[in-house]
Amino acid sequence: MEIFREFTFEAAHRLPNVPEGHKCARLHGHSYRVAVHVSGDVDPQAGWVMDFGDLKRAFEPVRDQLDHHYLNEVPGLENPTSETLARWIWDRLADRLPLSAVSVRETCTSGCVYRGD
Ligand SMILES: Nc1nc2c(c(=O)[nH]1)N=C([C@H](O)[C@H](O)COP(=O)(O)OP(=O)(O)OP(=O)(O)O)CN2
Ligand SMILES: [Zn+2]
Repeated sequence: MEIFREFTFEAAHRLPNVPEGHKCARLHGHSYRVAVHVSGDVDPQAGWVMDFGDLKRAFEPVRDQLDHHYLNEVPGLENPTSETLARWIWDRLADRLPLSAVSVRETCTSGCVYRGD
């Protein structure tokens, strides 16, 4: 079974490696939406894979490093695409949670899903 929890944070970024004239080279911001998915067996006594509260507690220190930050200044996010960010989040949660996917949405219509491969 797979469960997930969604989180939001606000942050600014610019993309340094886009072609000349690309709008995303300019400083701008997003209301990011992140979904952290974990998978495992449903504990027969608890009736759940994991307490959603444990997911929240695991993500909080990661969120603190992102919310209201200029992502380009965060070590490892010098080129803060959704793809880079999804992998960055995965790397900070993988030793604490049985992750199956991390998704990052920059806008209502654009985002990426990383499954650790
Ligand atoms: N594969 C990726 N492509 C783009 C990324 C990314 O992280 N991965 N990021 C951006 C920019 O951050 C941009 O702010 C978001 O792009 P886009 O969805 O094009 O933004 P808009 O909401 O402005 O879309 P419009 O349909 O053009 O209004 C760009 N690409
Ligand atoms: Zn952007």
